[in-house]
Amino acid sequence: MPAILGQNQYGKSENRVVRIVRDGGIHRLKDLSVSISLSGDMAEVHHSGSNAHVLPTDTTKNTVYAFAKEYGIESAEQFGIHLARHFVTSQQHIQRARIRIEEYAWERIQVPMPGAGEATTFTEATEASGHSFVRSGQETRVCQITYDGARWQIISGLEDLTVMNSTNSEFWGYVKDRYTTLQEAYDRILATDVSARWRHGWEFDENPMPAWEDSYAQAKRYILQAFAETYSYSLQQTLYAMGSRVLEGMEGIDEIRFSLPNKHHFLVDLKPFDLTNDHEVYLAADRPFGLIEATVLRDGAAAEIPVDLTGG
Ligand SMILES: O=c1[nH]c(=O)c2[nH]c(=O)[nH]c2[nH]1
Repeated sequence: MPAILGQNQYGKSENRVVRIVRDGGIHRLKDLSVSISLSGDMAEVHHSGSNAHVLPTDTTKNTVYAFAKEYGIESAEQFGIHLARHFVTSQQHIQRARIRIEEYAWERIQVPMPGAGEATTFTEATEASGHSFVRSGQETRVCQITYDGARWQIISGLEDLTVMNSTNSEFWGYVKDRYTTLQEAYDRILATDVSARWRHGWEFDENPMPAWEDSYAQAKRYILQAFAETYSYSLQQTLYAMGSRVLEGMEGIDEIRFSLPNKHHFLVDLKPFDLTNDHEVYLAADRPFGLIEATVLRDGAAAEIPVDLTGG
């Protein structure tokens, strides 16, 4: 029986590009890792080794750096859109491009004002350096742009946004079988590293280009607010509250998926030391961890974000 070539894609992964915009002494920077996956009419290279349809992965890497210069990087989404459109429209044999981007955040270092003399106290006036930065960011921002020449799929998201509620979390009333030992909790710590992806559902139109930076900041704000404001009886309930808050507040988003590790915090038994522990001392366990995952959808929307957030 002859073998048949299945799904295939190729490209250059994790192209690290830093783009500086120099406005006199004030610099702005974007720091991205860009991964490119192309697919299309690629049977021949697999069957015979003919590279006639293959744009080298090395060229896709070069394109990232050339586009950073030519177009700049206003936002990860916009940069990904430029790249995806370029590969699909300029290459006859490439029918689909998927661009995944991770963005690393930097903030300006605060320095003493020039001429203000030696800074002697922390309250002394400071200003931000125009060209000195410290890596920042509570999370890693991500996006994925897919284009097949007709349809755009634009997914934004974040990884590792670590949050904790030190109260307002309970977990009780669950199924108990002969293996259950978990004690019901009426006041526990709820902590997780939020990974989320949200899909922009509108027909993409570049004129005007959506305000990607504002959209990201708003989605993150809703996620954090819902986490803080939900009195939680389970991490599942908190997940749904976070997702529905984003969908209610942002009409351009049709679907959001979360992957939430339950970062367990166990009250330590201090009785052997003749000490009480009134929800004061916890052991933060790193594994095993519960893993709570779900998609929240606008009514009528299709579920397109892969179950495994990094898959698809
Ligand atoms: O929020 C929780 N959801 C669960 O499904 C679960 N299971 C468990 O052991 N602890 C928790 N906590």
